[in-house]
Amino acid sequence: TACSSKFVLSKVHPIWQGPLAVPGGDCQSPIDIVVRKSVFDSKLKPLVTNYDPKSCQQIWNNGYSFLVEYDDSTDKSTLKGGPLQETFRLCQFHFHWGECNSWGSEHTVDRRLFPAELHLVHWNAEKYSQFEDALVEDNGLAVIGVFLKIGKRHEGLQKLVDALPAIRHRDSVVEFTHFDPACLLPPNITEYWTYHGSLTTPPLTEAVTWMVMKQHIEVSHDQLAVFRSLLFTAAEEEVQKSMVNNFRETQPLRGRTVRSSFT
Ligand SMILES: Cc1ccn(O)c(=O)c1
Ligand SMILES: [Zn+2]
Repeated sequence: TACSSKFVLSKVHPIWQGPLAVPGGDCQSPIDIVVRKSVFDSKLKPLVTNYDPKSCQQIWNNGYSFLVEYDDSTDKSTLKGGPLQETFRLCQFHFHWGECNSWGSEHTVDRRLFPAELHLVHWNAEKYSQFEDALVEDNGLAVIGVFLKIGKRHEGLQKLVDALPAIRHRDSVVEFTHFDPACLLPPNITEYWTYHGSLTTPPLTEAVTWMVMKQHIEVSHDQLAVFRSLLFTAAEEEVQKSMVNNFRETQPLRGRTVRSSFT
């Protein structure tokens, strides 16, 4: 089956058309986190999230993943601490996943793949006035990555899973409110790896401080199957394509150091 060999996202997907490589990009994401080469940094503080469920606005299919979007016009849902010097605002979270449970994550840990990976995307509201400006600047974005494993049903995720059939096709959007993204974080967010990297989708800009959680969360097989029922394609398109394998391959480390908040 296709599951036996690693499936590389075919570069025919629309978002990968156009200038792909960032000219001279040597801080690209995702990466393989080689645990024994990460460097403990005792100065890394605990991450402090302060998310307001009332700032949750909508969920939509952008043709590559589904995004849960938050009102980031004020400091309602914020992230600070860890390696960050400023306060960052949550603007959206989304996932990357495979066509089967053998792969799907973007980051890997000692080459280990997970079935899916959650990304909580924040932007530096102290330095920039909007996400689009932060997108192209150093220290503009902070993304928390959380690995998903197949196990028991994730009760907090179910509200999101139930909304997915309504956004099956590209560009569909539905109202989605009162969702606390903190429920998707693992119990322990004091143990993470952090490094300087990029967006994993075009424009692939190297604006991201990544914080990848060591502890994963569990979701059920059936919950992840609903992710796979989404489509990359719009309603009017002839050939429907399942939204699966929406991850980027790991990129060269190029001499970067991955720091850990734990020994
Ligand atoms: C801003 C942005 C865009 C795409 N992805 O995958 C991310 O993780 C973050
Ligand atoms: Zn992502």
